Amino acid sequence: MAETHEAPAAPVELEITNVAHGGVFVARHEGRVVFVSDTVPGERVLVSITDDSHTSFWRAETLSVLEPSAHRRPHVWPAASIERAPELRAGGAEFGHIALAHQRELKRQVLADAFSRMAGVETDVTVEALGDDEQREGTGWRTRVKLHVSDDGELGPYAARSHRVIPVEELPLAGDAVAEAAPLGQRFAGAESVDVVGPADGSVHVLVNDAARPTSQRAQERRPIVETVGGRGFRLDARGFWQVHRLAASTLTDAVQSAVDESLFDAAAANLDLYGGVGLLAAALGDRFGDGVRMTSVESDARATDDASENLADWLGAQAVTARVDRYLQQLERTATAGDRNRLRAATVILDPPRSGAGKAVVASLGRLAPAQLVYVACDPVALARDVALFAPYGYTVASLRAFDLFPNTHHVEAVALLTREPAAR
Ligand SMILES: C[S@@+](CC[C@H](N)C(=O)[O-])C[C@H]1O[C@@H](n2cnc3c(N)ncnc32)[C@H](O)[C@@H]1O
Repeated sequence: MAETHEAPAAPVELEITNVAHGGVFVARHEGRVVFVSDTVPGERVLVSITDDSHTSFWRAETLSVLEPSAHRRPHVWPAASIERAPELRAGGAEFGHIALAHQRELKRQVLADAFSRMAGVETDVTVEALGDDEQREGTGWRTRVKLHVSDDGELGPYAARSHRVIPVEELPLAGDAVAEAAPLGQRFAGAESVDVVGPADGSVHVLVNDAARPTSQRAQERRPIVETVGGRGFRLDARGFWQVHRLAASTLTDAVQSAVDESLFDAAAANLDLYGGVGLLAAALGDRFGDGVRMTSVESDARATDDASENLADWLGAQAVTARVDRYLQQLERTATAGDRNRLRAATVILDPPRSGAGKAVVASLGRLAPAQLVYVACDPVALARDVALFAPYGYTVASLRAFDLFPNTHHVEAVALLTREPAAR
């Protein structure tokens, strides 16, 4: 282990060897791991150590590039560029200085490495680009942007890994309507944040979140909007969850529909859409297998469940339940009759948890209920790999895995995995 000593105050030269999870890159200084932002593997950079509070690693910011990678390009967002002092760089586009194809390669490496290290699964997955993102250099895809307000009322994104507001002149990752409506340059004294939402129905909503009003009160205000996927409308609240990339909802709908193993699908089983939001992925199942499909969408946000009930009204066998997934499954385990248990064993379960993943308790409940197949939609590859490892003792293995570049110019990547039970465990 590296000796514990304080970081040098002067800039240090480092060789970047690898990409790490979380949008940073790996170097070593006198044997200690240093996580460095705004660089590319293969580069030699001059950095400033910004955090030496951990014994096993430090954090650093790139000050200048001494030997650039062939994959480096001018940042798509000047406000986030290395030309600016590190504390003035806008956050939210931490891969924007890297050629898009190489961003996808780095995301593939993070995913493959997490699967190998955490789940013992080797994968040849590739990260698929969406629509015309390549031609647009990964800009213009955000249908939603949250901007923050500083103490003196200035509006902007946070700087990377900080709550410092950075006023900016443009939002290149935002779609045209969102970028035009964003009230950049205006002051919002007394506000906490501003959401700019541009749904597929063509409307644009600028929602000012008052710092004095608690989030719970804001949650009472409804601002209904409509998103459309393949001609089907989904009602939701403007502040509620919806996939961010303009093509994400249709991409995930297709991916879930094609991931499901038809030979394991039973329309009459107790199929589940866990972390269901307003019912997008339950609808994907309904559209593929018909309106007789029985399924329950489980979601903790009551407003979203109300909308899901409405959005899933076409499917006679569909219902939406407001509950925390861990509690819902524990309750199922306690109360299920023998017939319910058989219908759960025959079920197809979609899971689309938040970034932290499903976690131990949810995986354990599902493992004991033993559904026929699980389609796991993940926005964090490391949480997915951890959960794949947790499913293994219950006999589940990865039958297919795809990954999508749903967040170009950021480090985020979305994955869709099909988990099925080994024949011996069925
Ligand atoms: C990644 S989103 C997926 C939503 C939906 N599947 C979609 O694609 O639109 C995760 C959803 O899980 C909900 N959620 C977060 N934690 C939850 C929990 N413990 N139990 C139930 N729902 C939860 C959030 O409110 C959010 O709607």
